[in-house]
Parts: sequence; structure tokens; C-alpha cells
Amino acid sequence: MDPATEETSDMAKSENLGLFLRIRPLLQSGVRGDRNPRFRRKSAFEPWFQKMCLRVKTSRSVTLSPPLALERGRTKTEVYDGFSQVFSPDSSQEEVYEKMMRPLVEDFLRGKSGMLAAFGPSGSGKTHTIFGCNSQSGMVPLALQQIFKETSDSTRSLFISIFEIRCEGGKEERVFDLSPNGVDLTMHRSTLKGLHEVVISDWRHGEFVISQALLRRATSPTNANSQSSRSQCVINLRIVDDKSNGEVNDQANDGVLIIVDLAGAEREKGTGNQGVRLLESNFINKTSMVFCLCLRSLLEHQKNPMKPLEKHFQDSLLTKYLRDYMEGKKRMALILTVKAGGEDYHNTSCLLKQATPYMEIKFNNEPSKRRLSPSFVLKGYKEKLEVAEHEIQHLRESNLELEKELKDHKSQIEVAQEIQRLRESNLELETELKYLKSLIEVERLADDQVAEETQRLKESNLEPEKEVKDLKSLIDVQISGDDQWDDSVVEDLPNKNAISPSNEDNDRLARRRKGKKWSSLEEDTLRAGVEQYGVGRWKLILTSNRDIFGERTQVDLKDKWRNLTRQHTHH
Ligand SMILES: Nc1ncnc2c1ncn2[C@@H]1O[C@H](COP(=O)(O)OP(=O)(O)OP(=O)(O)O)[C@@H](O)[C@H]1O
Repeated sequence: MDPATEETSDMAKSENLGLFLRIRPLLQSGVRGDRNPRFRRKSAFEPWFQKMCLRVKTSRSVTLSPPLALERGRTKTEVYDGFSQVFSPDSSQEEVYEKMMRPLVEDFLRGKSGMLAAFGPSGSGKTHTIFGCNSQSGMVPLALQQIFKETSDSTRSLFISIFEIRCEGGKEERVFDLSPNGVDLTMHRSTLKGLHEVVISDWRHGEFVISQALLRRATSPTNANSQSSRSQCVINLRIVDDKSNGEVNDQANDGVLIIVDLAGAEREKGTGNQGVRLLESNFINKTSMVFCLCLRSLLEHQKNPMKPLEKHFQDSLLTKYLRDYMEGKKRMALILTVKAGGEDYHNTSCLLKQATPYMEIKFNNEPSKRRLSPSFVLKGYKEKLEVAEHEIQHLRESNLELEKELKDHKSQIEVAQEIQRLRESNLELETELKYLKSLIEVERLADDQVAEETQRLKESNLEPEKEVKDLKSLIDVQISGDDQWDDSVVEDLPNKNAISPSNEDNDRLARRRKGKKWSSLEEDTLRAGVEQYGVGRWKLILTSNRDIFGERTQVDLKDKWRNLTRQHTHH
């Protein structure tokens, strides 16, 4: 997104009022502000921390306890929580700057308006925090240093204006320009006519201009502060792009950082102010009161929009000038400064009760129409680029991790797939094996059958073989005895038992000789068998046509064939 556009959308976001609390360190006896005789007397005997009515609880909360002298009446300790930050008595200016001021200055450099106001009782350290002293730079000098550090390479110029609102002699409020050659100013609506802006060349120049202005500020010694501010002091910082030649084209649309050092409200009882001081004090208290009324009305209006936003801002020049902030249109931060001594209990308690609800106030910054300088936009882009590069690097790293994880997963999936594939091929092999086994089984069964059949055939062949043998031997006998015996002799053989077969054999032989008459089917089958298998393959011809030849033997077949061939040759 374009940084300028983003800036605009940033500003549209609502945010809470930043409420900071700074506890001033207890000063040594004799220093103004701790001069109440009651506590001075006690300090000789009691350790310093026993005098503290306010203590830091956490970085965002404090506990307020009534001092020992008042304890009998009100023993309750109260806790005030929710501050943006609590600064303990030993916190340094730099610490306050880092946590409170730096974000405001950074936003200001981006063109976002903001306001910081120091608010608290007299002598609690508002001026010290805002302007500092010789040894400890305050928020304004530190801001100048940061602004010049960050704009050194750009074409922008810083403008400062500083003025105070005071009430001389308790009469009407007046505005004084505190810049060199400054004059009385008049306010029209929320704008000061004739306010002089000084172009600052570097931060030292800025510090000098501020210090010179402060010399013109109205201060007086009071009971609470040896150099009490008797006016409300306002500093405006504004950055202008040099391209506009320092011309103020549309001041209302520029990002402005306003820092306000309010004069410290005083309780009349404690100050002992009289005459003019008392009138000043009344003015100071009135301005503080109007300031608080504006914020309270804003808060109530925000909580319940039915309640109108009262126009309290009209009741003091300061709130008039700060109208946009008082109406919640621009963001602001408050730093409450307090003293934590026992005698400060009432002031501190009043301030905390009054101001802590303000932390609920919200601001809807109106978008600035101010155009940012190209170098500033470029800087924004550079910053975004750096962030984006960082982000990309981070994404790359996490991407690498993811890739590695993915690879691991992939290899796991591959292994699982391989296992699945093997399982499936295993299943196929198993089925094939089963099939082969069943084939083998069938084969085995067939073999058994064949063996059985062979056996059966063998057995059935034994008989004809024996018959053949018998016949052969008979034929041999016939051949050898052809000279002595004719067929009739053979008929008589039973009586000549020495060389003839047994009666039983003769019977069978005779049966076969006479035999069953050959049918023409048998003769044809025999012829076909011989044709197919050849002469002499009687066994094969017989077994192949067992159903036709019935009980005939191979010898029958052979004889019949001989007969058939003989008949054939006769013919
Ligand atoms: N944090 C601090 N550390 C050291 N000294 C401090 C601190 N805060 C304030 N002081 C000293 O306390 C005294 C009163 O402080 P300062 O003038 O800032 O109070 P103030 O709130 O501005 O009072 P007033 O409203 O009367 O102007 C000064 O001498 C100042 O140097």
C-alpha cells in the first residue's frame, strides 16, 4: 500500500488517550515543595519512604495511601490502574522520552498531528518534564534532536512557534507570542492571528529559541515552587517540505505536534497566595478546571452519545485553541505529574480521581490531507521494503522446512505405495499358485486314473497273453507233429495227455476256434484299425475298439486278419 495512503487509514483508527503518570522524586528538606513544617519535623526521625503517599505498584498502576498523620481517619489504600506507563521517582528524562514522547514524534514525522499536555499540581515537575534543566534535557529538546536526526537527509524544514496564555492582574486572558520579536496575539475561533513561526536550522538552534522564549515566560516564586509557571505555555512544531519554499499553504492541513505545559493548579489553602498571585492562581485553576470539564464532557459524550458534547472549550483561550483535541478529533496524551510526599496526599488524590477516567477517552484522528515529501514517502517505502524482505526471508525459511516435511511425507507415501503394490502382486502370485496347484492336482488325479486304467488293462491283458502263450505252444506242438497227427488227432488229444493241453484248455480253444461269428462291423473295424495303426498293432486296434470287438483277443484279431487276407488273395 502507498505509505501516504496507509498513513491516512492509520489516522482513521480510533485509539485511547495516552495517560502517563510521573512521580517527582522527594526533594531534600529545604527545597521548596517539601517545606510543610509538619513533614519537615517528621523527616528528622522517619525514613523518607514512610512519608510517601504514592508508590509504584506495577508499570501501569500505583497505590495511594493516606500519610501516617491522616491514617486514623482514612486508612484505605487505593489502587489506580490502567496508565499507559507509570514513571517512578528515579526514572530519567530519557526513559520518559522513549516510552511517551518518541511514538508521538515518530507519528508527527509521518504527518500525524498530536498533542502532549503536562498536567499536575504546582511544583510536581511539569516544566521539568517538558523543558528539562541544564543537565537533563526535557521532552522538547529531546524531540528536536530526534526530528533533526531523522530529517537530516530530507528536504524538510522545521518550524517552531511558542506562546503563552496568561491573565495579568487577574483580568482577562491574553496570548503572548514568546518568539523573538513576538507580540500580543488575538485568537479568532481556534486560530491565533500573527503567531510567529521560526525556521529551525538544527536542534541546537531549536533549543536556543525555546530557552529564549522561556525567559520571556511569566514565572513567580510561590509556596509550592520557587519558579512557578504563571501561564499556560504552548509550543507548536510543524514540518514543511522545502519544495513549498517554506510557504504555509494550508496550515490547518499540516501535521502539527503541540506540547503544552499547563500552569499547576493550586489549592488556595496550601499556597498562601494573596493579591495578584491569588488572582493568577484563580485563573490557573479556572483554566485547569475548564480543561478537565472539556475532557469529562467528551468522555461522557463518548460513553453515551445522547449526552451532548458541551462547549466548555469556549470558556478558556487554551481550550479554544486546542478545540480539535478537546472534542476528540485529534489524538492527545496527558502526563500527570505528582508529588508523592505525605503532605501531597490531597493534591495527588484529587488529581488521580479527576484524571484517571480520561484514559477511556478515544480519538478518531481526522485524516490529514497533507502531502508527504517524495523523500519521506521514499523512506516509508524503504522501511516497508525492509520489512517485506525480512518477511520474505522468513517465509522462505519456513517454506524450506515445509518442503522438507513434504519430501518426508512423499517418501513415506511412496514406501506405502510400494508395499501396497507388492501386496497386490503377491496376491496375484498366490492366485496363480493356487491355480497351478489345482492344475497339478487335476494332473495327479488324471495320472492316478491313467495308472489305474493301465493296471486294469494290464490285468485284462494277462489272460489273452496267457492264451497266446498257450496257443503258441499248441501251434508249436502242431508244427512239430504235423507228420504224425492230423486235425482229428488233435481232436483226440485229451486222451494223449503227455503232449496235449488240459481238457479245460482244449474246451476254451475249441470255443475260440469255433468262436463267435465275425460280424461285418467287426471285420470293417478290423480293416480300418489295420489301415490306421498298421498290421500287428492288434492290441491298439483292440483297445481302441473294445466296444465293437467285445471279448475278442489280439490273437482273434490276428487270425481273422490272416483269414481275410487269405480270402482276398484267393479271390
Ligand atoms: N523528575 C525530577 N527530577 C528532579 N527534579 C525535579 C523533577 N521534577 C521536578 N523537579 C524539580 O522540582 C521543582 C519543581 O518542578 P517544576 O517547576 O517542573 O514544577 P511545575 O509542575 O512546572 O510547577 P508549576 O506548575 O508551579 O510551574 C524544580 O526545581 C524541578 O527542577
